[in-house]
Amino acid sequence: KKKKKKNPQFTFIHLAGGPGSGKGTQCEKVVAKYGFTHLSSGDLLRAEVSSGSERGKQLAAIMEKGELVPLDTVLDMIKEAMIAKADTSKGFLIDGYPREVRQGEEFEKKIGAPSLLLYIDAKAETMVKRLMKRGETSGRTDDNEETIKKRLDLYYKATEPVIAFYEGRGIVRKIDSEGSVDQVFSQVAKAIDSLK
Ligand SMILES: Nc1nc2c(ncn2[C@@H]2O[C@H](COP(=O)(O)OP(=O)(O)OP(=O)(O)O)[C@@H](O)[C@H]2O)c(=O)[nH]1
Ligand SMILES: Nc1ccn([C@@H]2O[C@H](COP(=O)(O)OP(=O)(O)O)[C@@H](O)[C@H]2O)c(=O)n1
Ligand SMILES: [Mg+2]
Repeated sequence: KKKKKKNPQFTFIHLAGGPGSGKGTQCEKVVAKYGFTHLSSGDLLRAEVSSGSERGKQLAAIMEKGELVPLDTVLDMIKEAMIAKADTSKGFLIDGYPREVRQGEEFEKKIGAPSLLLYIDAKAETMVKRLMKRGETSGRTDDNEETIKKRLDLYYKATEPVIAFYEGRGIVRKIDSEGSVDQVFSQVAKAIDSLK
């Protein structure tokens, strides 16, 4: 029996890359040029924390330690945010998810298959430098030296395998994120244009 494709009317683009690699920065530019809807799993979680809910309090503790929030929680939030935008959106930029291979598998089962994974690649040293700088003004409780180190470790352990998983499908485009924001964006735009 042929399996029906889930949500074929939407384009799904994942952005994976280490903490501070510049995913959020690139997403803003993609939204401006292509009109896709940006869903940052980190931003959704931070919004829940700000709401002061009981669930938010549990999330805050996990995020402050640089650990991963349970899969179902994050996926539910992404799904809710998508449903809210489904009438007006053609495509979604999913920033910071999947964080581990199992999250990718669940996304496909419950939402749909991505057409592209943008692998935003920067050196560890670059990411740490950017995050320490961002920490001066971001107010993010996880932009501190100790948590940054944990986030990086977890990225290499859990998230890099996600990239290998999608490489097998031929949908990964590696973006060199060492340059200026505009240099990075020209690579991102090329990858998105190649979809059409
Ligand atoms: N030089 C340079 N700096 C950048 C670039 N992209 C982002 N930055 C800076 O690096 C910091 C982190 O960028 P974000 O876009 O917040 O990174 P992110 O990947 O979303 O990080 P997380 O939210 O921690 O996952 C910001 O302070 C940016 O100003 C880039 O292409 N070049
Ligand atoms: N899919 C996700 C996204 C974020 N998070 C949590 O939220 C924190 C901040 O996520 P983020 O995407 O804004 O930032 P980075 O960790 O990529 O720098 C992470 O360190 C995790 O604790 C998660 O558990 N699962
Ligand atoms: Mg971000």
